[in-house]
Amino acid sequence: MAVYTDVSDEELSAFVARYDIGGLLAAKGIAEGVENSNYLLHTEKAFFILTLYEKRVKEEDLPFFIGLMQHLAAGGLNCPVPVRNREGEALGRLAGRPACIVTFLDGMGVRRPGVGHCHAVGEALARLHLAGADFPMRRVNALSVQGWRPLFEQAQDRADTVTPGLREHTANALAALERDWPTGLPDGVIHADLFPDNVFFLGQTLSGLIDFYFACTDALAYDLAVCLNAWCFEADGSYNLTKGQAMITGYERVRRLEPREVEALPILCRGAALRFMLTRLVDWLNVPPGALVRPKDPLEYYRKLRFHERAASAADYGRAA
Ligand SMILES: Nc1ncnc2c1ncn2[C@@H]1O[C@H](COP(=O)(O)OP(=O)(O)OP(=O)(O)O)[C@@H](O)[C@H]1O
Ligand SMILES: N[C@@H](CCO)C(=O)O
Repeated sequence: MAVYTDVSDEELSAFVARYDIGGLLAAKGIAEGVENSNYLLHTEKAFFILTLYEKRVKEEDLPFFIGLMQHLAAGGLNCPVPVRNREGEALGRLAGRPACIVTFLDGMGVRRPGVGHCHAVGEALARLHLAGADFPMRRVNALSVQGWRPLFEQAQDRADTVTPGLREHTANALAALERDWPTGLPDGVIHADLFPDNVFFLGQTLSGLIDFYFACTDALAYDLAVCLNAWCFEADGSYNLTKGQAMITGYERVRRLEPREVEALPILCRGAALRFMLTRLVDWLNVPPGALVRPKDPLEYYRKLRFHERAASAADYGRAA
């Protein structure tokens, strides 16, 4: 479960007292998530989420993430809003870790996304891209093509213990992506991890987006490729063309893809699959003894990668010509 840093009730109350959000009535650790420690706070005024940033989030990136949530929320996107304390600061320190209180969003991630959910996610992703267009800060995507080889090098020696042939297949896929990765596509703020656990719904209505801690500046269509990977495959590994079509149509209702983005879609999907396969593989091979967090399956993304390797054009993802 994702509460790595334990905070005493006294420390929590003292921290909350620095904000104008009412006194703390109750707090509990949240089991979901793997990156940071999250607490649900119930104060006299409302519910809030307190996040303590753990090792994988670099402290120097926090002003980007916090500024971005503030910017997107001001632009009308339903995302957590960092709350400022009485000194006007949104970023504080608690139990030795950087910490931030954000507003609580109603809704929940869906376990089995349907076609309607995919359409709504496509629309919301494009709205995020438009709302982020005038965000002045930039952050390099450390997990784009230049970041994949270092991950592969950490995993290659033991890759075949996960499944035979994984090392060679991945080496070839990586070399091809490094050679052919598109440059010069329209770029801007991307979420980069808009998986079903990071999109809240109330019924069929999308109620908010969370977890901006991979957000960065990169090709906008790459973000769509991440979402096609994360939302449009079935449990049996098959790609659901109807869901893909719904997602792309939803996106294009808000932001039309340029022809060069449409053309790049298959390679962007391939890259996105490799990115999640590699981070999962490194985690899978390095589970700390006694860990309570179950690593995610890298082979799910290996199978997706192989689907993308057979795709010839955006039509294979449901984009009408
Ligand atoms: N603003 C919010 N409003 C309501 N619930 C939230 C909010 N932020 C986080 N949560 C809850 O906390 C859980 C964990 O949050 P999050 O996904 O950001 O964790 P993480 O460990 O940073 O990320 P990851 O998904 O990468 O493991 C979510 O699944 C959700 O239940
Ligand atoms: N969404 C990532 C986990 C990091 O948030 C994955 O499924 O591999």
